[in-house]
Amino acid sequence: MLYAVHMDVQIPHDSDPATIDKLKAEEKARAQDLQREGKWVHLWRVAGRYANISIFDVAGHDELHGVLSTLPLFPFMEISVTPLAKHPSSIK
Ligand SMILES: O=C(O)CC1=CCC(=O)O1
Repeated sequence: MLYAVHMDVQIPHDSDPATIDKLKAEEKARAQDLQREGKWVHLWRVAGRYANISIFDVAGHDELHGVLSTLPLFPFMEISVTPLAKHPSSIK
């Protein structure tokens, strides 16, 4: 199943910079592993914001929740999920 996911990242200003840098590096590695596995099929920056819009291709809601809730930056994210269905006019 395909899902559009909007992630807004909000890191508290008083966070330890070294801890946040480590979490960002771990987030990047996890995101790239999921892209190589074909589960995170698009990852786009929202221009002008510390946010992304992504497309995930996973088995269903439970797998998506498992993936999102174990992202290293999950505690600092506001996430919204939109399940996607085929559009009747799409040629793909
Ligand atoms: O920077 C972001 O939008 C948060 C994030 C998701 C995957 C990644 O590497 O960073």
